[in-house]
Amino acid sequence: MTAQILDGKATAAAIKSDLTVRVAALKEKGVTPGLGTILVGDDPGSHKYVAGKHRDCAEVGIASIQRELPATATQDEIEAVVRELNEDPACTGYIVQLPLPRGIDENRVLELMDPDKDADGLHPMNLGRLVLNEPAPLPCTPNGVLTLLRRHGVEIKGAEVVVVGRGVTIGRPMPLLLTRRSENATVTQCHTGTRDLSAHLRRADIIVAAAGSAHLVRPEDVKPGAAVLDVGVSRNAEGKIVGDVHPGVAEVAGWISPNPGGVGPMTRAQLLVNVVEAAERSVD
Ligand SMILES: Nc1nc(=O)c2c([nH]1)NC[C@@H]1CN(c3ccc(C(=O)N[C@@H](CCC(=O)O)C(=O)O)cc3)C=[N+]21
Repeated sequence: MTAQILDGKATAAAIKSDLTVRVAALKEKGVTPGLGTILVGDDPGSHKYVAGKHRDCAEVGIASIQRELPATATQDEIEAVVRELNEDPACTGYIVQLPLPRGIDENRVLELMDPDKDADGLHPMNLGRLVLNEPAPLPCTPNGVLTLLRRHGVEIKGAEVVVVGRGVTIGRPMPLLLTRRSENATVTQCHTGTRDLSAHLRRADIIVAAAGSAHLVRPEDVKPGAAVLDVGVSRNAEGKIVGDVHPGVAEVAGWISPNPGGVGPMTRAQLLVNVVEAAERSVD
């Protein structure tokens, strides 16, 4: 059996064309959604990701508010820009590109953000709302995983899901989305403290590998026909992106998301969805 591809690029493109229509409808009502980004320092990867996000915005008609600060920026200078975007009516939602330079108190910066402008869906208030089943912008990568599964008809209701990893951006919020009544999945959260990871993986209908550990999930760990989402990234000796899932898994799984080309583009698409939904809430 060769797995069906959970194609993040094509799915993200479909989401962006739907957003283009919604943005045009908002502009008819005099509202132009705007994505703000606060980028501190000169890390080439961060500059590349932020540039990609603003290219995505241009594609669908979302305005860009780009704020860049030098690596020498102080805590106060960064927090001043956060306050400015909180107040800026042209900014519908924004992100502070992580990581921030060493010595900056990241949590203090993030907690200063207006939760209603939190395009990442990772503000403590919004993660709290998720726990309380209250409406809130959803964390982009976990929501991207869900959207990818739904768009390809993978059964989530009642599914045995194993999430590998417990990071703030993916591993920890992923079970919160999957166990909502609208999804009704049963989730096991595995991590570096898990005793027999393979035993958990082998009984999973869906595996979300978000540990950042190269080829952690091997063919022998996967139940034939399972859906496997390769989310975690690490770099090999040559600096090339390597996923958490061994390529041989594609011979056993029923569905697999490529990495790159799977959940990554979905993360970027869900960011745009959060910005457009925030703008739509402002006109309702
Ligand atoms: N506040 C904040 N929010 C973020 O969402 C955030 C962040 N900071 N800091 C950095 C990470 C990284 N990140 C990626 C998103 C998409 C791809 C992506 O689309 N990757 C492509 C490959 C891109 C390539 O080839 O390098 C893919 O998976 O197909 C990668 C990385 C979001 N981040």
